[in-house]
Amino acid sequence: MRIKKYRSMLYVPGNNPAMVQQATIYGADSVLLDLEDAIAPDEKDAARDLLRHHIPLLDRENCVLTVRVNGLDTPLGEQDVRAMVPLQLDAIRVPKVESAVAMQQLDALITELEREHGITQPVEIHAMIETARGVMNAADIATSTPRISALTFGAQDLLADLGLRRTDRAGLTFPRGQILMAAKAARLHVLDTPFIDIEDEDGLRASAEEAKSLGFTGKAVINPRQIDIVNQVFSPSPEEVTHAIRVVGSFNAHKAAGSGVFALDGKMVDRPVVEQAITVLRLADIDPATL
Ligand SMILES: CC(C)(COP(=O)(O)OP(=O)(O)OC[C@H]1O[C@@H](n2cnc3c(N)ncnc32)[C@H](O)[C@@H]1OP(=O)(O)O)[C@@H](O)C(=O)NCCC(=O)NCCSC(=O)C[C@H](O)C(=O)O
Ligand SMILES: [Mg+2]
Repeated sequence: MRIKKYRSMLYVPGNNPAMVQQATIYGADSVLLDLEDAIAPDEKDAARDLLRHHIPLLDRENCVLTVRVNGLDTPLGEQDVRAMVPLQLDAIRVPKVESAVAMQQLDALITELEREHGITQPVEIHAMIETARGVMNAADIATSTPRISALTFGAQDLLADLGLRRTDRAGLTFPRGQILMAAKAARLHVLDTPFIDIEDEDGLRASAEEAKSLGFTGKAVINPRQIDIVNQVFSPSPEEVTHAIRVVGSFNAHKAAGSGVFALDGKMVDRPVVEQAITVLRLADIDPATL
C-alpha cells in the first residue's frame, strides 16, 4: 500500500487548465485542486467541469490528490462533493469546518456515493479549521468520523474571522496550538497554512521550520517554487536517519535481551525515543520492521 506523505501540499486554482494539467509534475507530496476561494462565483460551475474532465488524466503515482470543495453550508458544496467523489480522489478538503455534525453528514453522503459508484478505496476528509467556532470545536471535529485523516490550519480566513490584521501573528498562537493538539490527540495529520510571499525564500524556510518544530506534518504551498524548500524542511536529514536506524536496531537487540531501556552515545533510549525514531524512518521510506 502507498504511504501517503504530506510534507508539501500545492494549492492549484481549479479553473486554470494549464495549472491543473501540470499540477502533479512539480514534486509536491500532495496536490489540492481548489473549487473554493481561488475561484470567482461565476467560474464555479466551469471549474467543477474542468476538474471532472482533467482529474482522470493526471499522473497520480507519487502524489496524493485532493480537491477543496465549497463550504458545505452552500448549495455548491454538495454539488462539488457529488461531482468529485466518483473521480476516486484520495481526499476531499472541506473549508471552514465548524462542527462534528457537518462532518458526520458529509461522511454519510460520501458513503452513499462510494456505494453508488463502486468506489472501494475510501475517500478521506481533510477538515480545514479557519474560524473561531471551528477552533473551539476542533477536538470534536477531529474525532467526528474515522474518515477524517487530517486537520488543516487556514490562517487567512481565521485572521479575517478574528478581526485581525495580517501582521497580528500573536493572535494565531492559541488557535494554532488548539488545532495541533486536537489533531495529535486523534492521531491525524495536521497541515500548516501557506506562506503567501512567493519571493521570500528565507521567510518560507523559517515559517516551515517553525511549523515542523511545533509538530505539523507538512505545509501548504501556493506556488511550485515553494515545494523544494518545504519538502526539504519536513524531510529527515541523513544524520537523523542514520541515528534512527541505530536507535531502532539497538532497541530490538536490547529488547531481545530483556531490557526496555539503555544508553546510546550517552543518552537514554526508551519506548518514546524509539517511537520518535520510527517516525523519522517512515518519513525516509524505511520500514522499521526490517531493522
Ligand atoms: C500566486 C500566483 C498567482 C503566482 O503566479 P505566477 O506569477 O504565474 O507564478 P510563477 O511565475 O512562479 O509561475 C511559474 C509556473 O508555475 C505555474 N504555477 C504557478 N502557480 C501554480 C500553482 N499554484 N499550481 C500549479 N502551477 C502553478 C505557472 O502557471 C507557471 O507555469 P509555466 O507558465 O508553464 O511556466 C500563483 O502561484 C497561484 O495562483 N497560486 C495559487 C493561489 C491559490 O490557490 N490561492 C488559494 C489558496 S490559499 C488559501 O486558500 C488559504 C486558506 O484557505 C486560508 O484561509 O488561509
Ligand atoms: Mg481559507
